Amino acid sequence: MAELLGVAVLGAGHMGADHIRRLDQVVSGARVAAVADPDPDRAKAAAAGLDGVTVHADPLAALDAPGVEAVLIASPGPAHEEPLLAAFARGLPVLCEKPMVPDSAGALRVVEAEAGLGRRLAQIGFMRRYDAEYRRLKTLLDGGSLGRPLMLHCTHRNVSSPPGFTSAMLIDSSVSHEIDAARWLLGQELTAVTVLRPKPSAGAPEGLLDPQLVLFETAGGALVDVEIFVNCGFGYQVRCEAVCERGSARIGEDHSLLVTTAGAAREEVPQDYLVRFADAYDREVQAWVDATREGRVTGPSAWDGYASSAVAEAGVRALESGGRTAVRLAPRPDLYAGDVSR
Ligand SMILES: NC(=O)c1ccc[n+]([C@@H]2O[C@H](COP(=O)([O-])OP(=O)(O)OC[C@H]3O[C@@H](n4cnc5c(N)ncnc54)[C@H](O)[C@@H]3O)[C@@H](O)[C@H]2O)c1
Ligand SMILES: O[C@H]1[C@H](O)[C@@H](O)[C@H](O)[C@@H](O)[C@H]1O
Repeated sequence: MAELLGVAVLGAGHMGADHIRRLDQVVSGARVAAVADPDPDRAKAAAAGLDGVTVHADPLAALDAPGVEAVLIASPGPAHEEPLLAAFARGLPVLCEKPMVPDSAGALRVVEAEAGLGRRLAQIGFMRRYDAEYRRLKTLLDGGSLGRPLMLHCTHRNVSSPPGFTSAMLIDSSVSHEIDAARWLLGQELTAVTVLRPKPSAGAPEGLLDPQLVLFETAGGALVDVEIFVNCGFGYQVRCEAVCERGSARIGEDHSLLVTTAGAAREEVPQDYLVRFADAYDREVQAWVDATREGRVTGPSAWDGYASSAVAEAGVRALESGGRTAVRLAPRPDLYAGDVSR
């Protein structure tokens, strides 16, 4: 391995460009070796000023570019399966943005391909596991002092949704984070989903079912409710309260400066995830680079990516049918034994 891990970044949009900046300026031990985006202007703009980087329209060509030892996938979710399988075929470690593959059949193909190798190569970009507040909540729940968790109440609000965002994406893109966080915090699979929705907000694009209230049941008998509202207009808010047998714990409300003056208090609300989760992304990518340089793979696995997609898919069916929908998971390969209780 070279002194600095050579990374190919696929997709140079919002997340890809931010990860390129992070690899170049924030994390240690890595460099951007190749950038691929079918939009040549985006690829060139994201690679501008970087030394020794090649620019590609074809993402697979970037995997074979000089100096590439690992891959960071930040293209849209439906485009993830092909480069994941191609990276596995080349033995390249991958950090893949969520959702790993939005349709569960494709996600299962990724799991089976990795299981067939007999070793992990993929880390999935569920960055909340690297957020300081989520980690404190996880440590508290695992410690058991509050007793068994009974419910998680979650709020997930975006200022606005990007063009092309669909009603299904509220669940399979946005709520995928809560699905993973709930599985991780509780150490249980999610077994059924029900989705309720009020009359859509006047602030939502025509036809978008926004907001939604998504209710999950878990294998251990807990409940998880998620308010997802992607055109709230006022801020990026991600909150989670765990209600346990002997107490409750809440995160997501203490991020900025509270200014009190002239008889009123004012607190800034972050406007997007790149601000709210900046530290989490930095820790996520640093952990990936460190582990990769040591020949290890840590963090959310392809199984976590598959489980999230399967649960989200049941959620989309529940949204469409208005009924309670059971989650069906394929048998978990031995490679991922213990994944949900980590
Ligand atoms: N972890 C998070 O909090 C977080 C936040 C935002 C987005 N994401 C995820 O990151 C990914 C990208 O989202 P985004 O907001 O940056 O989208 P975006 O639309 O801003 O950028 C996507 C880029 O990928 C390019 N692209 C399209 N097809 C491609 C392909 N086959 N190969 C390579 N590039 C391709 C597009 O031209 C575009 O430049 C998605 O999976 C999304 O869910 C994660
Ligand atoms: O792709 C983004 C991203 O995952 C954000 O973290 C989430 O808040 C948004 O709702 C979603 O659209």
